[in-house]
Amino acid sequence: MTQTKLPQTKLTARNVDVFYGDNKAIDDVSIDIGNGVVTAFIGPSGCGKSTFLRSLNRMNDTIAGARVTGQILLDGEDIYDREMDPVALRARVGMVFQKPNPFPKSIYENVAYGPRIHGLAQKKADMDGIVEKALTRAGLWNEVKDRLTDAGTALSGGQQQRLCIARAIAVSPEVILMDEPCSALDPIATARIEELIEDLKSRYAIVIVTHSMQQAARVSQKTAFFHLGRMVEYGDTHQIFTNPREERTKDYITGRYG
Ligand SMILES: Nc1ncnc2c1ncn2[C@@H]1O[C@H](COP(=O)(O)OP(=O)(O)OP(=O)(O)O)[C@@H](O)[C@H]1O
Repeated sequence: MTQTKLPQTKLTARNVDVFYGDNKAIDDVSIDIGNGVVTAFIGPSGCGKSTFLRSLNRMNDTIAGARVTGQILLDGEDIYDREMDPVALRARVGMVFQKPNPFPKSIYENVAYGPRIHGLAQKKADMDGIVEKALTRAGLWNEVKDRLTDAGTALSGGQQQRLCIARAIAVSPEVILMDEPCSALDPIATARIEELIEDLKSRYAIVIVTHSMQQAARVSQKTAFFHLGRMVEYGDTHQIFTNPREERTKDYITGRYG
């Protein structure tokens, strides 16, 4: 019997505030983020998209003075619980940044690094398999299979970003957070990443911060609109772009402010 698979909630945020010192950058955000879908965070510069994204895998822990209150659950588990190891969490909730940031190591080592520190491979052959699979899934294998010992930094910008995606995938994450992953890329490299996001979405929960409303409309199924630290509206991407409920969302998507 075939069953219809409903998108399940992967991440739940409840009443989340994020502060930098005394400055509140995120104000009372609650959202359920689904598995197997792409969720886009959009909104004007400085509205808190990246700050909120970083709270989903505790990257804000690394910023002095940053403080998160409220609750964020990954499959029902509180990620800010004392028992939660942030390093293990960031393998489960991986991140891809605005500027591709490969390690100053070979292509192979960039991908093998995470699996090695997490003890995912016992033998060289196992590691080779993990590296090949991650690079294949990131759409890069054919371009690099004959030059795995070359430096990751020797690749083009778009290839470097796919390498960073392979690096995130290699540790078998459940969620991939992407903070404006195409902003440093040309249109062709951007299109490759967008195709890749489409290919990856069935296996992961993907959250993407983007300045491009066209990109949000192309790649996401759910969209959250942020303004001045608050999440103003959240819904199906099609609805947000064609029939927003809130005046502020409408003003933003029609380009009244940006
Ligand atoms: N490391 C930090 N220390 C102090 N304040 C910060 C820090 N990072 C961000 N902020 C402040 O938090 C607010 C939200 O910034 P954030 O970068 O999350 O917004 P954003 O919507 O992602 O912006 P952009 O689209 O320009 O990247 C801004 O007022 C910003 O100045």
